[in-house]
Amino acid sequence: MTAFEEMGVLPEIGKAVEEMDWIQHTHVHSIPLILGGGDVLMAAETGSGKTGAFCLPIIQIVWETLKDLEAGKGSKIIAQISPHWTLSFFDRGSALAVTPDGLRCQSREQKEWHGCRCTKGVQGKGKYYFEATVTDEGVCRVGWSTQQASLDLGTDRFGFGFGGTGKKSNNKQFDNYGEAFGMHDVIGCYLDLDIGEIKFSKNGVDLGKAFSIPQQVKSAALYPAVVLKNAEMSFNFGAQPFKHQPESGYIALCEAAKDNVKQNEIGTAGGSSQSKPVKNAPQAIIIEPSRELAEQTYNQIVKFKKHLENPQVRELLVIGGVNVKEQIGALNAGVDIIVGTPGRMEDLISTGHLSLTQCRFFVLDEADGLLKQGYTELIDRLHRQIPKITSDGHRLQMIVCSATLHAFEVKKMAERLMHFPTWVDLKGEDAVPETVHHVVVMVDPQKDNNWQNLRRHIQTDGVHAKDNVRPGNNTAETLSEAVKMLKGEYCVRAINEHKMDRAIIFCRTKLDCDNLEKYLNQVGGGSHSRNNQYSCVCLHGDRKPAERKANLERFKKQEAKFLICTDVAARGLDITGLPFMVNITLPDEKSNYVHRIGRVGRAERMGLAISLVSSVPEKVWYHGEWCSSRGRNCWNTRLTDEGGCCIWYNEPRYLAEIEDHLNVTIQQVEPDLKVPMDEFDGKVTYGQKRQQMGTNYENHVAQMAPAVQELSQLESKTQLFYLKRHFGKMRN
Ligand SMILES: Nc1ncnc2c1ncn2[C@@H]1O[C@H](COP(=O)(O)OP(=O)(O)OP(=O)(O)O)[C@@H](O)[C@H]1O
Repeated sequence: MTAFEEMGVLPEIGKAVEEMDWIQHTHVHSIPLILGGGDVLMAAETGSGKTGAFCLPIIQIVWETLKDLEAGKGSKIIAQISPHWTLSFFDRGSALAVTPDGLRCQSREQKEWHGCRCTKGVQGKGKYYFEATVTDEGVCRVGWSTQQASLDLGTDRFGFGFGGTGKKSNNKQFDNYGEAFGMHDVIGCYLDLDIGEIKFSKNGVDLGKAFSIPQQVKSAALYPAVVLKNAEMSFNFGAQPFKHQPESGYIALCEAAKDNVKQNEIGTAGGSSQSKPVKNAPQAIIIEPSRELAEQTYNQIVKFKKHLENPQVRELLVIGGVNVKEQIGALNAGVDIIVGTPGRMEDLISTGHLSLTQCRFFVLDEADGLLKQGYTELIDRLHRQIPKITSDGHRLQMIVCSATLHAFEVKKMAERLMHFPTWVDLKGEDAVPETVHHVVVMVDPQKDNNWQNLRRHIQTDGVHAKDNVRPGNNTAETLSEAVKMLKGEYCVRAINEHKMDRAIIFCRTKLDCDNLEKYLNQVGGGSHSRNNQYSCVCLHGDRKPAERKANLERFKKQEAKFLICTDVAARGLDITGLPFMVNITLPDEKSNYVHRIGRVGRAERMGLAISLVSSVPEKVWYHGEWCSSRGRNCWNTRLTDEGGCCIWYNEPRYLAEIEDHLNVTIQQVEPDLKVPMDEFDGKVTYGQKRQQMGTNYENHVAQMAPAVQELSQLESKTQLFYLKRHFGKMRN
């Protein structure tokens, strides 16, 4: 049995994971929690394997559900409750969900009505009563119908409904009746089979006769029935004390004599289920903050489900920049798990191509990032549209994860949307993995005069093009320009010093990325040079999706040594064994520091992260929504509070904030960029697993051996002592 199987993972999935050479990670602790049906907030360091921790149990549950459906089985719960009067799990509309106890139903479909009938009905004679309570805003209609009736109660001859707008309906005829009802109102539903009459009460007040039941309908059994539009109702068929006692002569439905009770045929042998799987309604929705990350998670799912067959789990990637027609085609063919970015996902939902009615997992990967990107409302909106109880009676599960989950907005969202979530959090605060060695170097143009006589330097961002910057005048603008030039030099120096042949380099803006790309290619002898020591590719929002994808691939295949990117690639990107990363500028969003440096030191391999920090203020571009071109050909170098598109960037302040947030002092190194290795015993090879780990472990065993031996001796002494006392007493 694999370690993963011990956590409840199916052998087929365990095998796939084993083939990926996965050893058990700390983070798999979330797996049993998710398999157990809970909501989980998963906070763990970068590179610790969060993707697997949520994908594995989801794939498993989705597959098991498909298998049950294929075998014609509904929820396992059904068998337990079928002897009772409950709402049917089978005789119901596809968007209507029923709780496991069968006493509450909900539909989050906003445009269509979805209905449901009870597992049993009454026929012949007798007077019967049940209660229905409105438990959420929305529109509902409740009453009685025969098995022949449409689930849209009251729209044919066989159904008799009383609606929240104060109308009764039968055979599509809607007439005023009683009064309107809504949230918390209790509707009493009366059926008198002796005289063939249906009536209702509201909060115990009799509303008078509603219908006479035609003879041909009366000969069939009548079942309690309900139809909802984005609403929820709970039911009491008499197993609990009624809120309002029925008038005399009427009995609770559950007390009906056996001879008068008829089992609902739908869902029992010989019956047919109306709750067929809906093709474009997946069971799991996983939202990712970037296309690259969505694709990465999608690829992991493909690997994990490799050995799962009969039925096949169908996954779909839903991201922008890709032909939407293909995605719609795939949706229509049937999907089970969707991974995507928020924008395209919502487009497909709002146009009806993607349905949320069968969704049982709602996953927000890099949740704090999604919220910071402004998707709070979109997330709330999607959550509102997903039924909180699945069609087979399970509660919707929400899984939220990130390496930086300790953010105020995440906690607020969890309170708002999640159901008693469990925090899986080993550190209790945002932290950097031990495998990431991170240092800063101060770039000080007042101490380091090199910028004054550079023959060749990086093209700067042009912020100071109109300023009088020149060596010697020492203005803030000159020093700022000097920092930009020096950072190009320091970047090349870092590469040379550490003989980097693979690294991610983060810049603040797309323009900075483009400039660095040009510069590295120039230093390396040109982008087409075969001996280019600094071959590089760019990944940022202005590059076309196909180019982004191709560039990432080239970097992964080591056809390019350096990946230069903006924060679009800060989160989640998993590049096996990446040894180095460089921050040309610190991120202003402190959580992104953790994510950026977390591109190295993943899956227990060591990594080095170097951040260049300007000691003086640096004037930089800041194009907000006020900038009509959002930066393209914008040369408005006035400050933002003067209506311009520049700010003074204060890196030492950002550094202090990051240190404060992480509760650490980040080691500073000299401008020669040499990183002292003694702390790591000189045995570190960045990109490789730590050599000393094994040795440490062996030492640890050797150190512990005497203590363990002593413990074992004490244990056997205690047992002997106990046995002597126990049997000694017995003999006496
Ligand atoms: N149990 C395991 N054994 C070995 N490797 C693993 C295990 N779990 C995950 N990995 C590997 O670790 C790497 C990091 O995993 P993953 O991308 O899920 O990290 P993460 O926690 O989501 O990080 P981030 O916060 O940066 O997104 C991946 O390459 C993955 O294949």
